Amino acid sequence: MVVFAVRKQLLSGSSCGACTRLLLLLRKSSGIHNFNQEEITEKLQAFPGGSIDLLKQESGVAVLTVNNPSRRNAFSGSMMVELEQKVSQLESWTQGKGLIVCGAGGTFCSGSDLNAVRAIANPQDGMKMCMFMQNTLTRLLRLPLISVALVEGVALGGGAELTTACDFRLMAPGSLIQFVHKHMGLVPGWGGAARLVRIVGSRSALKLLAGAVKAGPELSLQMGLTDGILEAPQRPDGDGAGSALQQAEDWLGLHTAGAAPVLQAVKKVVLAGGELPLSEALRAEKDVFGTVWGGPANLQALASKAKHR
Ligand SMILES: CCCC(=O)SCCNC(=O)CCNC(=O)[C@H](O)C(C)(C)COP(=O)(O)OP(=O)(O)OC[C@H]1O[C@@H](n2cnc3c(N)ncnc32)[C@H](O)[C@@H]1OP(=O)(O)O
Repeated sequence: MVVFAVRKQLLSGSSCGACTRLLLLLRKSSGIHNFNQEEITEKLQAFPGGSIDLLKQESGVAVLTVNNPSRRNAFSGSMMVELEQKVSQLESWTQGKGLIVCGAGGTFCSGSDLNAVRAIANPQDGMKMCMFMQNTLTRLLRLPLISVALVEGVALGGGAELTTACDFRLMAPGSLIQFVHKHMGLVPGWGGAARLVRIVGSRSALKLLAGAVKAGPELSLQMGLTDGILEAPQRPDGDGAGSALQQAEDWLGLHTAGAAPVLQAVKKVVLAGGELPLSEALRAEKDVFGTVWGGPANLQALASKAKHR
């Protein structure tokens, strides 16, 4: 069933006949878990504070900001609900190509809001929150957008897990990613362990989780946890680079130049290759290929007799 759900999500938004037939066949929810979404949403809304802000730009790159600076961008319950809503909006953004996930006030995210955690510390509520966040972050990773987590300051606990729900991670000087779960008597529950293993491999994931290692930019680069280290932002004397967000936009721009349908197709075939058994991945790739073959970007490239020197 999960395989079918993945294909449905990979192909959503496409309009070819084969894809439509496939979508009709595969009506199952695209999340990982089935649970009463309304019930947990109502429960989470009881823990308000902060916001998740989404700015969709003309360039096709959106900026999603975790915004709760007085608590170092900790995730309140209402922010978890808002994140799900913003992911829904991004799923239907046909003009989108890229996404930057960042935190407000110069830091990324300090994980779950510990006040909410204390209030829902019973196993039933914990499981529901865990399934809700796993579904949301799985959908975030599967967006047909090339996504990058811009880590400034700290990404702790659930914040570290959030970074793994992006295709790439960029770190500012002095920042750190730390899976502090062990110190909280926990393991990751938002899907962060499963994704971390796929990013850095089992041995490094074990080191990061079992040691609750403070992974700064250099160590993260060594372990393959980050894809780049940003320069220090410009000082008043004019030395240094642009703001961290500008540097992240420039970096992402290297990967998002081109037509949105083509970029979205690229992300879909890579997701299919990573998530599906080979035979399913090949079928998904064929279906996605069918959405761009003979499309406007393809015809334009043929007409311009493009050379790739
Ligand atoms: C499955 C999910 C698992 C999880 O995410 S469990 C949560 C893991 N996260 C944590 O334990 C973070 C604990 N906080 C810290 O270590 C530090 O506050 C942190 C983030 C390094 C920031 O240190 P500083 O820059 O020195 O700032 P500070 O400690 O004075 O904090 C400023 C205000 O923010 C608050 N805060 C920080 N992280 C929070 C959180 N996760 N939940 C709720 N409130 C949080 C902190 O209590 C303080 O508030 P106040 O100003 O004292 O009212």
